[in-house]
Amino acid sequence: MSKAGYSSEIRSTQADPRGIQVASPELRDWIIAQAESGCQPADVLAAMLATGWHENVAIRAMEDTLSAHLANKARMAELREGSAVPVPLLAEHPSHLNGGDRQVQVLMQMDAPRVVVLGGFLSHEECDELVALAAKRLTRSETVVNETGGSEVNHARTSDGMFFSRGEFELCTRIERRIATLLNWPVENGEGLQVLRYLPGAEYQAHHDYFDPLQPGASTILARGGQRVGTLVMYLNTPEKGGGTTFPDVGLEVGPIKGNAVFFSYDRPDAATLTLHAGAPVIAGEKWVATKWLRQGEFN
Ligand SMILES: O=C(O)CCC(=O)C(=O)O
Ligand SMILES: [Fe+2]
Repeated sequence: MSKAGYSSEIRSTQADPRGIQVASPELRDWIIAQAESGCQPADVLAAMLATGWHENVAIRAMEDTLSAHLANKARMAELREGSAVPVPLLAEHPSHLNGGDRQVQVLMQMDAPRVVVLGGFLSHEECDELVALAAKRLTRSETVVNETGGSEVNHARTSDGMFFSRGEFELCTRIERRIATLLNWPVENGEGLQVLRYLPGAEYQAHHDYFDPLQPGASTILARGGQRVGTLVMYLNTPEKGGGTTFPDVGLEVGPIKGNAVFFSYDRPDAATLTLHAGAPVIAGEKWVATKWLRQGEFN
């Protein structure tokens, strides 16, 4: 496309009180329009300089405007098309799924949200071993007490947790392979296993597992492996009362039974996936889970 045309909009600079040039919304719209019509960045820059922009301000305005625009476009495309997600092979309604080294029961499935409840995903020995390995490394989540400025444990707000790195122990490798086989998703696209312990009263309030692309830190998080597109929560023990995984959008509660797991996927970072979920408060006993989050791309 031709050189960026002269436009009166791009003169409409707003000066802040210190007299520094500031990009106006009209200028940002103009920069986007030029980029969309195929103009080369150098031509856009030249047109801005010709209307009195300082070079460093013009470059900054272009960079900021175009990166925000591209992020927004990517988000819109993702919302429109949806991403590929991990998929257990359930078309023929099998009673069991192949986890490679273990056959896993299919206890329940639903389409919207996409949820599959799996029986016997882990053996009881594997659950106990994971708990023992994780217990040494739990860190207590603390919250600030506003009155004192100090911090204290707040069971109503969160659990204690830790992360294994991928392949850290043979047990991790075995479980990661099983997940990859059963969900048809590469091991490399998985985060390390996270283990959480909930004491009586502890809960994980309703949340989505995908990252909000509009949050300031999103681009840094997404640069490593892209979005989360699936979650597997494995129950490492059976609390006496409470501690189910709930999906408030659809009134579903999955009972936390040792060795079982709940899988759910979300093809876009949007509440329309109905994957809002929570770890309900533990009423009696403790609750231990291992969570595996699956990313779009390689998580390294
Ligand atoms: O503890 C649960 O049941 C849910 C855990 C969870 O939502 C998570 O780890 O992201
Ligand atoms: Fe979650």
